Amino acid sequence: MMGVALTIAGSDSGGGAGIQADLKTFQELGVFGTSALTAVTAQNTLGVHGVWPLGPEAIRAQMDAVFADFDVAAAKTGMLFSGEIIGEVAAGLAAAGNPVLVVDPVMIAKGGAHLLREEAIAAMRDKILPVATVITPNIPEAEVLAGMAIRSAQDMEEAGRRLIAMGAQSVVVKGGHMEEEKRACDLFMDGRGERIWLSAERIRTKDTHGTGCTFSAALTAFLAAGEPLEKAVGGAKRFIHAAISDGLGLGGGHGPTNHWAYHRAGNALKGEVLIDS
Ligand SMILES: Nc1ncnc2c1ncn2[C@@H]1O[C@H](COP(=O)(O)OP(=O)(O)OP(=O)(O)O)[C@@H](O)[C@H]1O
Ligand SMILES: Cc1ncc(CO)c(N)n1
Repeated sequence: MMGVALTIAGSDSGGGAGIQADLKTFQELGVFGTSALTAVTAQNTLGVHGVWPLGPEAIRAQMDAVFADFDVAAAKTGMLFSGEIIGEVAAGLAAAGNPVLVVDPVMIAKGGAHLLREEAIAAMRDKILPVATVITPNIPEAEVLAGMAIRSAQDMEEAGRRLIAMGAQSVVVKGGHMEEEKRACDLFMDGRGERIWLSAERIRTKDTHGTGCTFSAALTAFLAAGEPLEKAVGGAKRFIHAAISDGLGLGGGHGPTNHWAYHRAGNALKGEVLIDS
């Protein structure tokens, strides 16, 4: 049967991040995409112009409607904005029996806009992290959640260990923000001691809007299609690497990535993306 994936995230009017990136990625990877919108943003490649969160009731009703009618094989969370929304999303997930869950702990957009309120960080730690099958923080997010500075591969490992100790089943610490490194390296870790480094050439481009959303959506899609987690993280890295490599040149700021590129790149990706355990 067709795999069904659910994204619980914000809308990006610019189409490169948020719900839009998630649904495009689900579609590309052959799973059926459903959504529960948490907030509307007025946004383009230059920045976030406004944020309007939805009421918790509206968010919960979307989740309940999807879970009542579809067999959701994997879900993901993106922009959750407030502690109140996080509480409702956690309750909606629990009511659905806590499905396989990818948590992208979105905090700050590329231009600096806050997509998660300060007051919501504790709720993210206490209510969402413990139900995550895998959490995918970037470096600044991992620093906030793990409560430490990250400047090296060893720091990434220590942050990963702390997030697992806090209740996440597994973690991908994404190294996109380690800009002085020649390669873009992400670390996957789980509670049983598995470690996989995902590494690819760092592309010189400003078109990196929505890379985190797209990576976590690809991971969710591979899981919804039935891939084991260790393979799904490699697939997600190949998907995002293709999407960044084959830029679209849209917009005047940080442009979106190319969600079609993965299928065009085909086998070439096997050599470009190194997966080391
Ligand atoms: N310039 C780049 N070249 C190659 N890969 C990159 C580059 N920038 C980011 N990546 C990869 O993209 C994925 C997303 O990582 P990143 O750390 O950028 O996420 P993010 O900060 O959450 O993204 P965003 O907030 O824009 O959605 C990771 O696999 C990372 O290694
Ligand atoms: C709606 C939304 N979610 C997530 C991000 C993070 O990239 C963004 N810029 N906008």
